[in-house]
Amino acid sequence: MASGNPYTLKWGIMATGGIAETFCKDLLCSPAVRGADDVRHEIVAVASSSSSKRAAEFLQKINGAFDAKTYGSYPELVVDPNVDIIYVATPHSHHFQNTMLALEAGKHVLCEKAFTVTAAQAKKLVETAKAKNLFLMEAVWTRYFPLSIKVRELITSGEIGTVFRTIGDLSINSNAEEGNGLSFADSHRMVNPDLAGGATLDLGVYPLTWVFQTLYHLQPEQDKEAPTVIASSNKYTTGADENTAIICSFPGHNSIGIASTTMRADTDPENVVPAVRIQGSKGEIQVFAPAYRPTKYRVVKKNGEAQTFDVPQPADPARNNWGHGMFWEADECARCLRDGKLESATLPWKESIVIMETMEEALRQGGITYPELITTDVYDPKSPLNTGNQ
Ligand SMILES: NC(=O)C1=CN([C@@H]2O[C@H](COP(=O)(O)OP(=O)(O)OC[C@H]3O[C@@H](n4cnc5c(N)ncnc54)[C@H](OP(=O)(O)O)[C@@H]3O)[C@@H](O)[C@H]2O)C=CC1
Ligand SMILES: O=C1OC[C@@H](O)[C@H](O)[C@H]1O
Repeated sequence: MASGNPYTLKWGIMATGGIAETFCKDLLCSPAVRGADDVRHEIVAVASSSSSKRAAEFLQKINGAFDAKTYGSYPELVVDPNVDIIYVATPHSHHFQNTMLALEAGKHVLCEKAFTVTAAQAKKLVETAKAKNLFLMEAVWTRYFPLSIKVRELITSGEIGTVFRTIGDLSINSNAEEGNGLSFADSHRMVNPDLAGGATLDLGVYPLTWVFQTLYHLQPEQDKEAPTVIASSNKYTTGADENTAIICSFPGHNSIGIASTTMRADTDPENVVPAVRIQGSKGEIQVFAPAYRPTKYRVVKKNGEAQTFDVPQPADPARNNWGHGMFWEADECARCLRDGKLESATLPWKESIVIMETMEEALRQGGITYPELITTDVYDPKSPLNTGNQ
């Protein structure tokens, strides 16, 4: 029970793009709106690799934290003594170097998904955090939703019996209006190999999250097994994957996970077909699209009896009824740090690494490759990924 003196976490925001804006708007929501009276968040610094002016403009965009420090570079941010934790909100290509920059400066880190570009990079981040006694978490925000917690509890309780198969999809129809291309410019992070673009790392991590949190995460520690992987991809003209299907087999548990993602179609344009089906011996749990931010699930018993549950994200009336759902992962960071934990039990380091190994194997089988600059696991504070020249 909170002592009435909430634990305060001071955030430094690295990058000022789309997700940084969404995350900060969530941080500015009152924790009371979501029943969190034991933690609170402050945005104390923001850095843009472009300029401190852009960082200042970002504060106007989020309409808050106006007394936060604003920096024109990431290296300045990570040495700010008032910052407890860095939120890394750059493209996947930058996550390894940017997270290392923060860890080496002694800062805790919440790094956006996908964690890294390679499993070796993820392992290096974990080794560094462990050696420096620092908190590190991959920002797979969906895991921290009350909906996801409830689904995991239902499985653990035996509500649908033994789970033998999870099928998940996150697909977003991004076809261009004209021609055969996608709607993204070739330089855009979604399709640019220099920014680790492609469906798997950006979108595929979500169906894989549902495969792992239902077929891997809930197993007793000593029984957890990395899956065998079969995958196939279609390449976009840039060389990034536009369409990927991954089969994860867990032979020790007689279960299979199927994760799919494409930029050529929607999971379901009508949103009536579940994005995720978790199928057990006594029935199934259906989670509705989008797989990254579901607000509805359905429990269907073997005899056909079914119940649907809506779990909307709490909105803060004082913040124009904003409430996206990234506050749950931020609260987890605060509670872990308050309680002296270096990793989250909801997404342990080992699991982030196994998921990266799975995605890396899928990309290998799909013939997808990325440049050395963004796949190296050698930290370089002078990398253009850290100095802002890439
Ligand atoms: N959890 C979720 O729901 C979502 C997560 N994401 C994840 O967040 C990360 C960022 O995505 P998003 O915010 O949409 O991306 P944006 O392109 O909107 O922002 C990325 C920011 O990174 C910085 N950056 C530094 N170097 C580069 C570079 N060479 N090219 C492009 N940007 C650069 C820029 O900020 P600056 O100039 O200020 O340094 C830029 O604004 C990705 O890893 C993505 O997977 C994205 C969307 C949703
Ligand atoms: O994490 C994400 O969720 C929503 C998608 O639109 C976005 O590209 C992806 O990064």
